[in-house]
Amino acid sequence: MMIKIIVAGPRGNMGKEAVSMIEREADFELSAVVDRKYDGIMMKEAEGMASLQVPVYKDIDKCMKEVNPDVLVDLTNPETGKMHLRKALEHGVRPVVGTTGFTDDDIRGLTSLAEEKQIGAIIAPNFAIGAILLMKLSKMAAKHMDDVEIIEQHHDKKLDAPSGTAMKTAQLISEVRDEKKQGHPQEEEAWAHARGAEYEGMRIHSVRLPGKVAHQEVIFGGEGQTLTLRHDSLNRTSFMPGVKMAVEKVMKTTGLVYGLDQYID
Ligand SMILES: NC(=O)c1ccc[n+]([C@@H]2O[C@H](COP(=O)([O-])OP(=O)(O)OC[C@H]3O[C@@H](n4cnc5c(N)ncnc54)[C@H](O)[C@@H]3O)[C@@H](O)[C@H]2O)c1
Ligand SMILES: O=C(O)C1=N[C@H](C(=O)O)CCC1
Repeated sequence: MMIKIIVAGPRGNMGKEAVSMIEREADFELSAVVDRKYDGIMMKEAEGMASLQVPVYKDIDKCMKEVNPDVLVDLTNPETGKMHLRKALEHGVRPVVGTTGFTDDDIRGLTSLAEEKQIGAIIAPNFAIGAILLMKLSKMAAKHMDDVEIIEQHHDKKLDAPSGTAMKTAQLISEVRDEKKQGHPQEEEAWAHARGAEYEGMRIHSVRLPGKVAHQEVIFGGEGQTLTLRHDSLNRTSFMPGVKMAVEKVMKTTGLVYGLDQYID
């Protein structure tokens, strides 16, 4: 069956890659794109978009009404991604959201909405298979080594911190680790935030530098030993097999799935 897809954010780093991937897949059809600037023209007439005879919409409601897609792939920014996800569920369109910056409360609210609408939805903080493995391996390691710090590194255009991947990693670890304050019980920060963000006692450090793409280290410490797990995305094509998998999975899912870890053994 042909899956009709719309992409929000087609001029972005990720959106461009997603458009190319969808064009290459025989079972995927790019039905339209949603962009905040160009409206009512074809992609090939818009600057910074692929040369395709595919309509551009500014208004996502109008787009979903007129095009009636199966799936929305959202690769925008935190505020827009949350709004698009809600709107997709309202229209009966299955969202695959790679956009990051979702809080625990956001996820809870959207889980209820997807349940109420009885429709599939996926929020994937990281589409790269290696990063998904890193998250799963971190959960496994945390069963045996419960002192852990996460260092995530991204390009300096990133809006959200900590990264969605770091948040999901900490949440997966917390499923097998009791809350525990780490470091010296009397430690003090002479400079604010020196010890990073805190989630159930784990510490999370966010680096933002030009030249970076997406990188994460999870460091475990034990008596006389450390274990470091690391993943690097060196370009945005690294995310595309995961986007493809998410589109296929969301078609067979009911309710919201947060993270692609549950699809990988
Ligand atoms: N899940 C993953 O594996 C993964 C990988 C990379 C990036 N991301 C996330 O994906 C998102 C996009 O990343 P990027 O590097 O492509 O960013 P980007 O800034 O290059 O692209 C974002 C695009 O969204 C567009 N946009 C903003 N508001 C819009 C609106 N209302 N309607 C339509 N388009 C709108 C912008 O014009 C821009 O072209 C970020 O949240 C990032 O954290 C996730
Ligand atoms: O480029 C980004 O922004 C990325 N964000 C994701 C995150 O927040 O975890 C992961 C991949 C790249």
